[in-house]
Amino acid sequence: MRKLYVFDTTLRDGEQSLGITLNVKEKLEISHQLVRLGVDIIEAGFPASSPGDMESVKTIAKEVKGVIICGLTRAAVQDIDLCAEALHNAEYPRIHTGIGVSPVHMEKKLKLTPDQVVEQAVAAVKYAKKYVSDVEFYAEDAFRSSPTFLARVIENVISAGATVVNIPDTVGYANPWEYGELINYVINNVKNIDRAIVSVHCHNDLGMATANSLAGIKAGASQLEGTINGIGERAGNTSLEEVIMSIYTRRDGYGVESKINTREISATSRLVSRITGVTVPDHKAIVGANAFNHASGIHQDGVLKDRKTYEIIQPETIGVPQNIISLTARSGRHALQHCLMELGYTIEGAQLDDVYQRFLQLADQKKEVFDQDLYVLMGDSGGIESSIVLQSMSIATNGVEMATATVILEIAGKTITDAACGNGPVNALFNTIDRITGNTAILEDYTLKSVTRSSEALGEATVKLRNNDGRLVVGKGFSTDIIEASAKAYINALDKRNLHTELVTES
Ligand SMILES: CC(=O)SCCNC(=O)CCNC(=O)[C@H](O)C(C)(C)COP(=O)(O)OP(=O)(O)OC[C@H]1O[C@@H](n2cnc3c(N)ncnc32)[C@H](O)[C@@H]1OP(=O)(O)O
Ligand SMILES: CC(C)C(=O)C(=O)O
Repeated sequence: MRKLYVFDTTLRDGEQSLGITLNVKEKLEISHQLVRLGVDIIEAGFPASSPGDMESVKTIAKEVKGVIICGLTRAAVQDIDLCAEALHNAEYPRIHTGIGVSPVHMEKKLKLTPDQVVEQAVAAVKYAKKYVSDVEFYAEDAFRSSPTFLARVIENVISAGATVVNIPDTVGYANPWEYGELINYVINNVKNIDRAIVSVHCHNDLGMATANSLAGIKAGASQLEGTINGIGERAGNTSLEEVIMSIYTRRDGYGVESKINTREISATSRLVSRITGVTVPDHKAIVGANAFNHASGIHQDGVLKDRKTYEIIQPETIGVPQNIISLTARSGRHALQHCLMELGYTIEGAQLDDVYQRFLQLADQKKEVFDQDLYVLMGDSGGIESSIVLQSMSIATNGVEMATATVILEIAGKTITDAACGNGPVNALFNTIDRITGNTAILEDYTLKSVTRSSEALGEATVKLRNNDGRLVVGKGFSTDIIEASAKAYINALDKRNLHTELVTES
């Protein structure tokens, strides 16, 4: 197996993302985690860019050991001098210097001829070599350069002492097969290429950074550059975790191995997200919140029978404790039974069918049904048979002062409709129910709370009614609609009151 060196540029190219500026302490914290992750090279910053970045690179060079610490420069002596100064205390220092090699970069940006670019590239590498033995050269915008000119530049910088040659797709323009061909071309057409490590550095403008990096590695590149969570300028850089896990999952396909400890991937991703403030999208490959979450019945049933049906990576491999079965309106009985079993309920057959039907009613109103919802669902099913059924209700409000409720109840098989006003929706609702049921008990207390998380949480309403004989009955109702929960709680209290009356009458 060929060794694949992993070059992390979260702190340099990742930090070029709009909205991210990391201070010394933050960069240091990420660096220590990158060491735990097992990267080979940390590109700590661009020392010439600001005093703050100079300080960061200096501190990382001094405090982070056992890994190559790299700083970026232009092909310019002033940048290289500052970078060398910043890396002074590094155990393994690397200067990463380079220059644009595509026609548009040379003509429009640098205003240099191709010959001048070669000359400046060689001069920069030689100058950096005075400070450190490990010099990486980047041929900026290599993909849009002509392969023959690129080969000429690379050949010259290797002769000047470059130990690593970086072939970036700076603007994310390549297709995977083309990028693979370019790496193959460099490897087969540059004299003395075996004196240097060939590196891939891709951007995600067309969403192909991972594919392009993999194509470059397959074609023979031995260094992978990228960032955690794929952060970076514009659409970002190659997500290191995606390439690492592609190689891990399809080991036979690439013929390389890295020293990355995949179990640190999740922790690293979370740390970078927390510190940079850049949220990882839920559907992001490998590190997204949904990456190991099964949400539909057929998948859940498959995974419960054998994880391999729908899982190509075990979550433990990247440091996520376990996969997740999320209950939704698309879940089936197997998933519901499994989640209830995890909570200690063993149900099957008709009882499972019954709970499942009620579960679906709830799930249709919510994006996700949580454990707390299940407790409520199970608690509800053990309750008393209701003699009063809420068939429908509607509330009309007029400002904050006035509301009218129209309620349809079924009592002992008879449907009764009525309406009443109140000083708010709940008051109007309770007044209407009183009119229909002839209730005379006094409402002593009414509370409402959320019993599950998320914005569409289940509301729990509690109603306390004081009977004429002084007895107190407590009713509870649950619903994602708090007015409905209130009606259910009121009816539940009336039901209990009636039941008690019957018991008393019987005795
Ligand atoms: C593809 C990449 O990610 S490259 C890295 C991008 N990172 C950064 O830009 C880091 C942050 N940058 C900075 O702090 C500043 O831009 C600095 C300190 C580097 C330079 O600032 P300034 O001196 O004010 O120059 P400015 O950024 O406006 O322009 C860049 C200059 O460098 C030149 N230049 C650009 N790249 C290179 C290079 N690789 N080698 C030599 N010269 C270069 C440009 O042609 C331009 O030169 P000019 O002034 O003669 O026209
Ligand atoms: C500076 C180089 C390596 C770069 O970031 C790019 O070309 O994208």
